[in-house]
Amino acid sequence: MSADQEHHLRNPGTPLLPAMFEGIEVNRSAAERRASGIAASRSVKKDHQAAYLLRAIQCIDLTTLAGDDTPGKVARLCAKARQPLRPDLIAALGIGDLNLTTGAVCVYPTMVPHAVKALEGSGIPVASVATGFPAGLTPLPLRLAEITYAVEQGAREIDIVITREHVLLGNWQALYDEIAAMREACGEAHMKAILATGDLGPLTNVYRASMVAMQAGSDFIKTSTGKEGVNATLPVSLTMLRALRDYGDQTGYKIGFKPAGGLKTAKDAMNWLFLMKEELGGPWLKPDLFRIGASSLLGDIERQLEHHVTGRYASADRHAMS
Ligand SMILES: O=C[C@H](O)COP(=O)(O)O
Repeated sequence: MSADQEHHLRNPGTPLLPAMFEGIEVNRSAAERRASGIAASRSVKKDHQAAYLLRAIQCIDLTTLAGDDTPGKVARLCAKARQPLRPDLIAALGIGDLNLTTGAVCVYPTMVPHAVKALEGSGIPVASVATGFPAGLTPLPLRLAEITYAVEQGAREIDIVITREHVLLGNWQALYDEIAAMREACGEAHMKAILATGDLGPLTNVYRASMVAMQAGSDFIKTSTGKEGVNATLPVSLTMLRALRDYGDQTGYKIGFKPAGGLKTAKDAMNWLFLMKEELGGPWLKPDLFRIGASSLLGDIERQLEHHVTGRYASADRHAMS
């Protein structure tokens, strides 16, 4: 995490403690009600809205995870991470001193050196997916070697994927052991555990997998790869945040949260910021504990900030296409 971010004691994990999750059942309709209440309840004054959107930018893991990624495409993404808004908008918003950047850039392992080079001197960390992303169905030693490779190339954050089978079969020990091994392979790099919640079935499984991931030493828990049929939703996020809160109450450690997949609009960003604020409070509105994984969210945020500044939307042909 970058030097100007607050430092929390890193979660060392615990032994596997099934008593912390085995008795928990999550009621889907209650979670859906609570989540839609959060989405509906927000009424933010205009200036506050701009401040929230700037905060959202600071929490974005600006992502490209596509088969046609190239060093050039990654370099363009990194330029956007360094300067997420047009200079005239920065000036009009009066935030020249803010040094506004995204939270990180997130790429595939072989793109890490290109991202590291393009971000040199910016303080923006490079995150790498690893461990057989997105399905994770690669032998464990190869998955661990992939982490080692990404860290050696300069990734400071590693987004791992779990073996969904372990959750679906309730094999918590196997899940714990694989995540603990991944955390060890990460070393100093912070680890985000992608649960791929769209593959996990009932929300009770989401809660239990979240708890095991934290017990195994994850720094962040993350909803989705962006490649499942269903990615980040508010009820799933709420379930993960309740697990995160319970883990914090019982261990004293603050775990980060990263919704990812399908988040494309400024309204999405606002909904998730509100969810964080209502469930966990101020500390979870900052990039050391909150990231939004997104490949195409920044464009709409920029568009809404332009509207805030000028009172109108620029025509589509003035907006960047990526
Ligand atoms: O981790 C980030 C996700 O892969 C991004 O998904 P997205 O392309 O739907 O924004």
